[in-house]
Amino acid sequence: MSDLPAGALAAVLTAEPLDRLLDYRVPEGGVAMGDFVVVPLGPRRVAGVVWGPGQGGFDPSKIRTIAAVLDVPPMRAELREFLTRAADYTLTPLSAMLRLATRVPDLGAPPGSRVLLQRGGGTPDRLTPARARVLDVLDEHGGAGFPPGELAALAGVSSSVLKGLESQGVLVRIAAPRDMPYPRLDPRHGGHALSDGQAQVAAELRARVDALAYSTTLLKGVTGSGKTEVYLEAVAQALARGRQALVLLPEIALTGAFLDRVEARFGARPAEWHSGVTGAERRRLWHAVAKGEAQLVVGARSALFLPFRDLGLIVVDEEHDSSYKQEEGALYHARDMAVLRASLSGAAVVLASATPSLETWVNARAGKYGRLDLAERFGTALLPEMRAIDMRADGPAQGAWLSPPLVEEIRTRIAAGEQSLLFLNRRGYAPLTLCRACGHQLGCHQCDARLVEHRFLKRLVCHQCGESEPIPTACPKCAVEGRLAALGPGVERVAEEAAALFPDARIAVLSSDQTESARSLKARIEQIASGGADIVVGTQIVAKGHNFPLLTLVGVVDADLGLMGGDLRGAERTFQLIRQVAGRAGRAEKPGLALVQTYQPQHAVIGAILQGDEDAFWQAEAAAREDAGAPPFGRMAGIILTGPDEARVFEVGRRLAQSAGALRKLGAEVYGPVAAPIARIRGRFRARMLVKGPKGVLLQPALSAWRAGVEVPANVRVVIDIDPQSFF
Ligand SMILES: Nc1ncnc2c1ncn2[C@@H]1O[C@H](COP(=O)(O)OP(=O)(O)OP(=O)(O)O)[C@@H](O)[C@H]1O
Ligand SMILES: [Zn+2]
Repeated sequence: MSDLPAGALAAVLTAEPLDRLLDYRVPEGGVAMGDFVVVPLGPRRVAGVVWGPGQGGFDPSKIRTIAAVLDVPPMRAELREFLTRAADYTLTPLSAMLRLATRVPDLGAPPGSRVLLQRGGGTPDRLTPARARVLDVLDEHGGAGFPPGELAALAGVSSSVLKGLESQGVLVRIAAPRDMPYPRLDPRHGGHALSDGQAQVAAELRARVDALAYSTTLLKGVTGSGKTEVYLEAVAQALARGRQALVLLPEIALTGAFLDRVEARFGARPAEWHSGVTGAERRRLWHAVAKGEAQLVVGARSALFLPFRDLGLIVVDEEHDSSYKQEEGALYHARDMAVLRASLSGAAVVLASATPSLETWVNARAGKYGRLDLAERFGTALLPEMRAIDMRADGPAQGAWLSPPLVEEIRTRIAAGEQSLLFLNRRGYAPLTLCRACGHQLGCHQCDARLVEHRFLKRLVCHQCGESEPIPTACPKCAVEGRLAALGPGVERVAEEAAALFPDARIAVLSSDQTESARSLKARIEQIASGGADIVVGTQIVAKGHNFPLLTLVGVVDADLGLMGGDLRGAERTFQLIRQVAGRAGRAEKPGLALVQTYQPQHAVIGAILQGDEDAFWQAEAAAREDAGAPPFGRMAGIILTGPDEARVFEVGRRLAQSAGALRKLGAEVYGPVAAPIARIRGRFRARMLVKGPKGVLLQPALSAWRAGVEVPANVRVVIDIDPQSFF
């Protein structure tokens, strides 16, 4: 079917950073809306999508012709509408949205077979660093084959390294069919017998999927209540109706265990989409999703931009998780975009969490979202008992971080062969290195940030830019030797203290250091789950939905950490994090205990965490936000100005502040510019502004007119962050 006949003008959207559509002449055979095409652009040929009839207004003789129409399913109207609305909402150029929707290599290449390199039986005669990197890449992707170019790029080696390995049989060449079909998932395959409570909630969810219409439901269930078990029933219903389903997970390290569960439930593994998946796999998935052959996709937030043919259900698991907000490039929140996408494709959304975001809780209270509750843990497991340890009375000696009552409980667990988890949301060994001679604090050269000691790496690391340096023995300022002191605890230091207290215990540190691959992290988590450690020390990564059956004790090392500072979401985040991490304890037969170390046991948030009166906490938090006109009761946009020249950055900010009349007329308030809490990153100065508007007002058009109306020099960047989650 062609909407535009040969010779007509078509407006084509490309992923080039142009911020407008380009007109092209339609070739022989015509084109349809949404067709993927190749068009000439300057000296290059780029891919694009037919977005509408051409706008004209150019010299007709200069208009070039569409070079080719690709043999892939056209982008459906629903996805085009989604990209347009998402771009408008987040104030992101449409071209950047198209880039999110087409992150696949060889989009238009025909199926057929192609050459891949795979691990062969041979061993290399010499293991050079380059060769080792090639083997690492293969290992990390669990035996997947790679096109030679992609393998060379991922390992950072030349093609001659690959040839060398091939000649020794370490790599072998295979001809692999492109785009193998996915195995069928059978909605009637496995499935546990559900408890009465679970069965009731599952039936409700199935009914919502069956309505074949948009709805959003909060699935609120205490940790270990079987939320996953229950929403898989909703997935089964979508599959039974012949519709596709998407499950978003907040963390790649969680996908392995989840895929196993899907396989047990549906008899086959679903399609997997995240940054750890190879280009060839992404291409296979993209095409299968577009043709409707991939029934279920499990993935990271960017899976929302896949070309589903008939999307019937989106599950956002651990919907409160802050990683759903993309903080670079297109600044979108996957939870909100899931709701938008579902509303356009007539799909049901399930937002699953034990500790929902305040936004979702308020939407459920207002009746905008449905709400279903699972109030009990599955089977005989009980929720852990929670107690505070008052560090003013029962704290440890100077220089130690684990209080005597907590240490005693750990001792009991080790004797009983059970696991303990110590939670501290701080990576590395010590957050601050100070010279005792001159008082100098070691900081990053290019950021306004302290260097964090990482003792395993034997380096000082900047958590802003990732730069690191060896730990010096003398102070870089006063040159006095041997007086540098590590102050404060990170997970490595807590692990060191635990090792000194329990020299025979097996201790594991779990922290999201960028140096570790998702695959090796996943392997370590599995090892811990099967009993490979007595004490686990971890950052917030341990709070995310893991299942450690032997774990019966959780110690929160510093519950006060997130309550300092004026972060809008400090209370909410602390509540979610500590309740989640406590929820790792006692998930099997033995009861769990969570001990919360705090210097302010009377603090309202700590009280709410311990009592577990969640609705009371959300009521109070909602009331406080409402009083402050803060989201979700008011609208907010963060403006981040950055540049190498501090004066210019602030000058742009001041000009924006002066020309904010139209925004103010809408009832919005404009604050700043002020230096950002982290005033410099990678050598760029940072200033922030904040726009706060009343709830009913759509700020975006006014915001984009405002930004367009102020001239910005080339070395200053202005980023608008709608509904900001972070304020650094
Ligand atoms: N009906 C059931 N039959 C058998 N096992 C079940 C059932 N429901 C839950 N379980 C088991 O109980 C454990 C917890 O269930 P699940 O992971 O679904 O809970 P959850 O609410 O998603 O947990 P969390 O929020 O802590 O991630 C799992 O090991 C799961 O297999
Ligand atoms: Zn830095």
